[in-house]
Amino acid sequence: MAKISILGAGAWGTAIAILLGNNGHEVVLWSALQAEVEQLINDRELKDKLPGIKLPSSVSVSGDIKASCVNKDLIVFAVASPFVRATAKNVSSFIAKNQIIVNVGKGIEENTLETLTDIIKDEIPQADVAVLSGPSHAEEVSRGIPTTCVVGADSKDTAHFIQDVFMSERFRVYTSPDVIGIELGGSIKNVIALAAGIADGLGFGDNTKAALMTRGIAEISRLGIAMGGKMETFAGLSGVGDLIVTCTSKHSRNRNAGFLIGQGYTMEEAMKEVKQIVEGVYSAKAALALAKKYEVEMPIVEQVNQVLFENKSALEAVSDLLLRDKRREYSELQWEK
Ligand SMILES: NC(=O)C1=CN([C@@H]2O[C@H](COP(=O)(O)OP(=O)(O)OC[C@H]3O[C@@H](n4cnc5c(N)ncnc54)[C@H](O)[C@@H]3O)[C@@H](O)[C@H]2O)C=CC1
Ligand SMILES: O=C(CO)COP(=O)(O)O
Repeated sequence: MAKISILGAGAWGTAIAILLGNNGHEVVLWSALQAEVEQLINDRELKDKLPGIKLPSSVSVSGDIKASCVNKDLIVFAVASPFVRATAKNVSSFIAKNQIIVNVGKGIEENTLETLTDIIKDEIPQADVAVLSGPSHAEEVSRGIPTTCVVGADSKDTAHFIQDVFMSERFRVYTSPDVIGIELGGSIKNVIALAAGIADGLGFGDNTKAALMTRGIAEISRLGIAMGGKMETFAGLSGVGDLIVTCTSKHSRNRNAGFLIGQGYTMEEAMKEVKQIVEGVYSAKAALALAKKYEVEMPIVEQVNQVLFENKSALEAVSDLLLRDKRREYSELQWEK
């Protein structure tokens, strides 16, 4: 049994609290949002996001950041990406040397182009920071639907510790040393999922979705490898696995926001309608900036940026993608003659 604190009580933090509480751990679920704390204390349920699913008795809820962070075996960062740096700054002085922290959020900071583990390492340099990611919608994990994820850590011992804490008969965890690959796969698939949703909203079909997913993972792996990630990671759970679930699931916030944009909503209207964090909107500019920095082509990411931030029509973006300069499927594959 481990003592665990979860920072962030949105859909994902709450689903993880339920998973870890049911695994027999002593869990504190913390939120910066008073309304979230009150709802979870009063109802033992996140009524709007995970209706009908109660917190197990092993989970307590708190708004006290210091008490939530001291004397813990593991701290889980489950806040949405725009709040990770501020939250890490807030907790830094309460974090012990070598404290294990695992980030479960997905995003890239726009002004620094840092991943969420990098941000936490910046702000809490004394901690041992890892990432857990993969195809894992909160709505399903909270109901015990079989799910698989991968934990990336700098040390094997840390990866194995987190694996043991999360593993259950309904939640299988793999380990990997490829932290950067896992972070990038989890973050940039959200931008591709916006594109997949836009295609659905425009009334396109399965061919279009398959094209976006396949060429999307080509873009993600091109950038990821240039940044030091490994091809195997992009073919794995936090690459193609998470891309599949996010581009196809009715639960996906990114796909659903994209769908509304394809139907004619503006980005702001779509985000308002979805009500929960649409991480792809926050990662889109960063992904494009990284593509420029590492000199790799990311045409889908580029078109998503133009639709989101430059008022380009979604239909025009589709034409521009299809009519780009003609290419080989993989530039590495050449004819012998
Ligand atoms: N919902 C899901 O199925 C999954 C979500 N994720 C990732 O987990 C992260 C959180 O997502 P969700 O829980 O779905 O989002 P959400 O929209 O349900 O909740 C976001 C949470 O961020 C925290 N927050 C909001 N404002 C804050 C502030 N000013 N200061 C500190 N914390 C604040 C709150 O606890 C809030 O509930 C995102 O990066 C998302 O991509 C990853 C896997 C699955
Ligand atoms: O990352 C996720 C599932 O693995 C959640 O994706 P959405 O934020 O699009 O719902």
